[in-house]
Amino acid sequence: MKLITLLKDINYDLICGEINQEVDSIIYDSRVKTVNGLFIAIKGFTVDGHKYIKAAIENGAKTVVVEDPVTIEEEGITVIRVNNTRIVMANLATNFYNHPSLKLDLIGITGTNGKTSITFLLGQILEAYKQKIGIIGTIENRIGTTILKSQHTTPESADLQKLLHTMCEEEVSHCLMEVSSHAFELHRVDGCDFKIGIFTNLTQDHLDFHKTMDNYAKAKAKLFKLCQIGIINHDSPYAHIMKEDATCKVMTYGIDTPSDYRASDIHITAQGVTYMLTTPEEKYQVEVPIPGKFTVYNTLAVICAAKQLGLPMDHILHALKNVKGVPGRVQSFISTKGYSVLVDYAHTPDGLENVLETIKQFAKGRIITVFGCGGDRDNTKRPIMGEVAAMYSDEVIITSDNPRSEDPLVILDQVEVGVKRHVVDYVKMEDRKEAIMHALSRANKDDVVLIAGKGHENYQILKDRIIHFDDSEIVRDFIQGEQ
Ligand SMILES: CC(=O)N[C@H]1[C@@H](OP(=O)(O)OP(=O)(O)OC[C@H]2O[C@@H](n3ccc(=O)[nH]c3=O)[C@H](O)[C@@H]2O)O[C@H](CO)[C@@H](O)[C@@H]1O[C@H](C)C(=O)N[C@@H](C)C(=O)N[C@H](CCC(=O)O)C(=O)O
Ligand SMILES: Nc1ncnc2c1ncn2[C@@H]1O[C@H](COP(=O)(O)OP(=O)(O)OP(=O)(O)O)[C@@H](O)[C@H]1O
Ligand SMILES: N[C@H](CCC[C@H](N)C(=O)O)C(=O)O
Ligand SMILES: [Mg+2]
Repeated sequence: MKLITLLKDINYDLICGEINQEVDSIIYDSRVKTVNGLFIAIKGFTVDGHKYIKAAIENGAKTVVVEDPVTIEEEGITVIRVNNTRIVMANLATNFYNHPSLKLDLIGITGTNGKTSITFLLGQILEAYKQKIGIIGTIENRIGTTILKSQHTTPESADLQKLLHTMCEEEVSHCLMEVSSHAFELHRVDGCDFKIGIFTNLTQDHLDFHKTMDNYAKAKAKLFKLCQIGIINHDSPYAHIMKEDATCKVMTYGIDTPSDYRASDIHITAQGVTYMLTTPEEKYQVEVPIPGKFTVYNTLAVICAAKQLGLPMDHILHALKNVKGVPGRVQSFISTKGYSVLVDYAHTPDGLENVLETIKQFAKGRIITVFGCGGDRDNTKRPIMGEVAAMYSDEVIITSDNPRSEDPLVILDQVEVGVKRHVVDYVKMEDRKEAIMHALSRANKDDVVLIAGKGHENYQILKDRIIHFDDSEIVRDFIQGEQ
């Protein structure tokens, strides 16, 4: 595509070079090789992309988009200057791939917890209705049955537009995308037209990045300026912020607050949930084979979205009755000794409290919780999670999550501060495998062992390396060894 076509509707200064330059790819990382690439220099949190312009040119870039003045020695390079390269990257990528989000139904899900769960649940309902779906999220990116590795929950705009474009080429009808608060703040989804936007909830996380809950909420509220129909959890204390500047049609769901889609007569067992759904049209009985009060919230949002997408209610309810659980979300294992194990991705105070509250409702024996907190993430959530674990458990094993660049023992100590606020048996074991095995070896008949924080993850991020690590695998091996 010609550079001049790409720059349509974008404010820029041409610093030097040819505006009719051919562009064959849009990149933001100098290490990617191209032939006629357009390299965008982004000022990051760790390094400044402007430092890598020379490397990008050596790797084939012919056009460079910058924010700062730069000196380019190489011949034949076009330099474009703009105010904000992150915003312009999204605009250029949307132009380059010809607005792919307009060619399929894009459903964006935002909120602290429940995004991945909703993409999987809605995906299964659409697939049962013979639709070809795409998923963009934490566990994986998926086009029909083809699974692609996911680096982030929401990809950078250049990667996102490319992925949406491929989905259009592959005739995907609906793309279900998790939209993180980082994505809104860092302009990853600028240029996306969402048919539906869903807000799940907002509780403490990512304060290292957003600083205040108000900023965090406002980041997520941007979704309701980018979508046609907004589906909002009315029970959330942040619902009003989502609705405040919404430019879309707003629909609501909830349990405690009057809403368009409201659940009552809720029954929760170890096997799943049932409830009565009241919609503006009618009442329905809903049955879902996944436990937890959050399953009620997630399925209210899913039913409302599926209905707005034109699916018949009898299909939606039938499909929900037969849904498979989401990998690493309340994933259950039963030992022949009579205790059960849940592997779950709860990694926020609210997520942990929800899953423990659910366990409390059906556990006949003791509750043993193994968990830790990720490094290089909001450290104020650590003692709060410690307190929640201690409050609901009979025994707590504090261990490592993904320590990343931090000292794992320091993280364990920060969690311990909260655990100590309640009288509970606890130990600290840095090695997560040892911690899991310790917990399982202490479990007796009717006990429930919760292993929280890493869910589907099959790796552990240490200071200097990433190792293979899979909570479920360790549990499966241990239980088999007992037979
Ligand atoms: C805070 C954040 O999101 N940071 C992301 C951001 O980093 P950054 O902008 O600071 O980039 P940087 O590393 O300083 O580099 C600046 C620029 O120089 C470029 N560069 C760098 C080196 C080089 O040799 N050549 C080169 O061109 C980089 O490609 C980049 O364009 O852009 C990078 C490139 O895409 C990301 O890898 C990085 O994610 C970091 C690793 C991260 O951990 N992000 C997490 C917090 C995140 O985004 N999480 C949310 C999910 C949260 C949730 O689900 O709850 C997500 O959506 O995944
Ligand atoms: N609606 C919900 N409300 C509160 N907790 C939930 C909800 N749905 C799921 N959870 C809990 O939170 C954990 C994470 O769920 P899920 O992976 O769906 O969230 P997410 O929003 O995708 O998280 P991430 O920010 O990491 O992408 C689950 O393992 C479960 O314990
Ligand atoms: N999307 C979340 C996932 C956290 C998962 C947990 N295992 C960790 O590594 O902290 C984040 O990036 O903060
Ligand atoms: Mg997710």
